[in-house]
Amino acid sequence: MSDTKNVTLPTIAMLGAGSMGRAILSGLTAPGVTVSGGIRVTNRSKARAAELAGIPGVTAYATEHDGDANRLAVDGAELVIVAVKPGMVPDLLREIADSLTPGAIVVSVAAGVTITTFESLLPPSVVVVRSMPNTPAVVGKAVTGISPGNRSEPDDLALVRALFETVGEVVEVPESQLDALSTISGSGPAYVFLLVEALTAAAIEKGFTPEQARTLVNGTFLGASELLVASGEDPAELRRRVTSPNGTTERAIAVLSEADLPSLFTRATTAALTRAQELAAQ
Ligand SMILES: NC(=O)C1=CN([C@@H]2O[C@H](COP(=O)(O)OP(=O)(O)OC[C@H]3O[C@@H](n4cnc5c(N)ncnc54)[C@H](O)[C@@H]3O)[C@@H](O)[C@H]2O)C=CC1
Ligand SMILES: O=C(O)[C@@H]1CCC=N1
Repeated sequence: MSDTKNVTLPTIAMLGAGSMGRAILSGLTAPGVTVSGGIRVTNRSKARAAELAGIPGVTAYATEHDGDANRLAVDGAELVIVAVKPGMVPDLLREIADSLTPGAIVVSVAAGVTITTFESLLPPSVVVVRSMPNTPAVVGKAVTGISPGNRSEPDDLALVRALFETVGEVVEVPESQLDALSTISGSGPAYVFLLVEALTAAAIEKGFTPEQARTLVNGTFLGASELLVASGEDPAELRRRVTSPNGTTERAIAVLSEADLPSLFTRATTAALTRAQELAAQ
């Protein structure tokens, strides 16, 4: 959890403050986390920059207001987090390349964009690390994959691990596995929310008010997740304990099994992987 950490990080520049950038920012501004040289954040709009500038320890710049915003933010920063859309990454890297501090670590969160692309557009004096976080970072429950670049040393990777541990758990994988990891944990919260939406709709169809449906469904997802993690048991065994022989759950599971969920998730994650490969080729 973010609020149990006592960690000190060097000066950080966060380029892009959308869903993911702000989720990471919530960990960096949590109690127990000290960012010694402060956090510089850039995004496109002035309105959001004004909002971000209200967070203690954050200096915010809007690119629509100041064409030098990204260059100013990275100047002197030791950790530079690239959190813009994948298609914007090459132009952004060309823009900041000459302003980066030698020895800085550039941390990508962009889906699909390879370490080779980063390293080819940046000076050899900077280090690249690729990552794939997820939005539960907002509540300190992210799972983040990190992969070393060709020039990163163990200390660099340890610093990036500490950065992402401010928002949850970290798993190190070779870059060859990072797109696959993204199809599971990067996109995964969306799969869970889709299931929540569907079960909520079913609850409302059964006559519950939207508020009752939210309590029933959100509570069930939270309770089941906590039971899964706290017990350490196999989910199939936990499912079996809900499914009384010849009972009600058995009928529901029989219907859900008609959809062949394992094959559906294999197809879904393969589609996400194909998209990551398309983004890498752009
Ligand atoms: N949303 C998610 O769950 C996850 C997203 N990612 C990655 O994070 C990155 C950002 O995604 P989201 O936050 O979802 O997108 P988003 O569209 O919410 O945010 C993009 C941000 O970039 C800013 N921006 C655009 N051009 C800029 C520029 N030239 N300089 C500085 N800032 C600029 C925008 O103002 C906005 O704040 C993507 O590369 C995505 O692949 C990775 C893991 C999970
Ligand atoms: O959908 C996307 O492309 C990003 C990467 C993983 C989650 N969101």
